[in-house]
Amino acid sequence: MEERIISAHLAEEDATVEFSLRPRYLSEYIGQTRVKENLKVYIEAAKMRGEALDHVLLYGPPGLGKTTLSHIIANELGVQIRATSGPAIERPGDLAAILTNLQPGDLLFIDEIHRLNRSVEEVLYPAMEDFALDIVIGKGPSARSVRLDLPPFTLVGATTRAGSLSSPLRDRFGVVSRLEYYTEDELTLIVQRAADLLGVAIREEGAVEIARRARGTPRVANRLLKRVRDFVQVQGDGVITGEAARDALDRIQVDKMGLDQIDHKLLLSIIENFRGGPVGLETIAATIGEEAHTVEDVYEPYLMQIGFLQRTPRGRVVTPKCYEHFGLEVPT
Ligand SMILES: Nc1ncnc2c1ncn2[C@@H]1O[C@H](COP(=O)(O)OP(=O)(O)OP(=O)(O)O)[C@@H](O)[C@H]1O
Ligand SMILES: [Mg+2]
Repeated sequence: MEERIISAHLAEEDATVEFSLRPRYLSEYIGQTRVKENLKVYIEAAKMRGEALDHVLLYGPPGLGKTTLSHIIANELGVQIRATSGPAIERPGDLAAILTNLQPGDLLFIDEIHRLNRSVEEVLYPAMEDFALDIVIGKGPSARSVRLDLPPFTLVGATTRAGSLSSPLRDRFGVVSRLEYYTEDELTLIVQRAADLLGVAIREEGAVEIARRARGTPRVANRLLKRVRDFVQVQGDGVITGEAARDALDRIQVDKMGLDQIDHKLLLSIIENFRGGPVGLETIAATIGEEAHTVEDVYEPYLMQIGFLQRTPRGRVVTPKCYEHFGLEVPT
């Protein structure tokens, strides 16, 4: 897939900067108010009782702050975090090794938890429920199962696809939190905070302009901020004003709604070739030269979120709002 500036997925160049921009405590974590307030209560209650926090499942689109939040939970609890991911744990033994190395109260973060394989998942069930590990010793008729006690710990799982989680796994999380796209005001604060940390001067209108085009996603906001910073440092006076932000974002072809050239191609092809739809997913994928599942997971969620595209039983349909965005007449 071509690297898109507005992609919510973590790109290699984001990694170091993201680390430095990552809020460390709940008080610095902007937005997601309900999730944050509930977590605050659960964390405090667990600390008062001197117990491990209940297992937490965080789900929602990429780049909204799941990894960030898991580190914050560990910081707030004052415990160590051990981070891994579904695909990284290949065999039950790998998970057993991680679990037996935990200290009491530790937080185990499993990113992309929907990608754990079955045999590994089965080790996780008794670990989550009873803090126990069932190990089979020997083979054949003499084989027997031995139960090992584990220290109490908190599992934090993150996934972009809660629907792909098996229900026995999902049911073992005491706290299930869905992260939402951020509002423009929240993203404005995120941009201002990031600019501050990066040492870039920014006017409020500059921050608003970036926030507006960031697709509700902090990762995108931070990336746009870095690109705009390049333009103002090389071609401007180093200050991100509203106008400077607008110019830079126009130059990198991210429009007022945060859409790039590929979004344009996708939407305009439905309008021009299919009179606005309905049109099948496979057909759309073919017109922009992408896999159907990529279109579904990467391109469509935001277009639906802003009400430009709808999924109907007969196919995808472009909305009047989308026609208006392109200054086109809505067909009758
Ligand atoms: N609430 C927030 N306040 C401020 N900055 C945030 C917030 N949430 C996320 N960020 C910023 O966005 C970046 C991306 O967040 P994070 O890596 O936690 O996303 P994610 O949901 O784990 O994404 P993925 O699904 O790709 O793993 C962070 O490094 C941080 O700089
Ligand atoms: Mg993450």
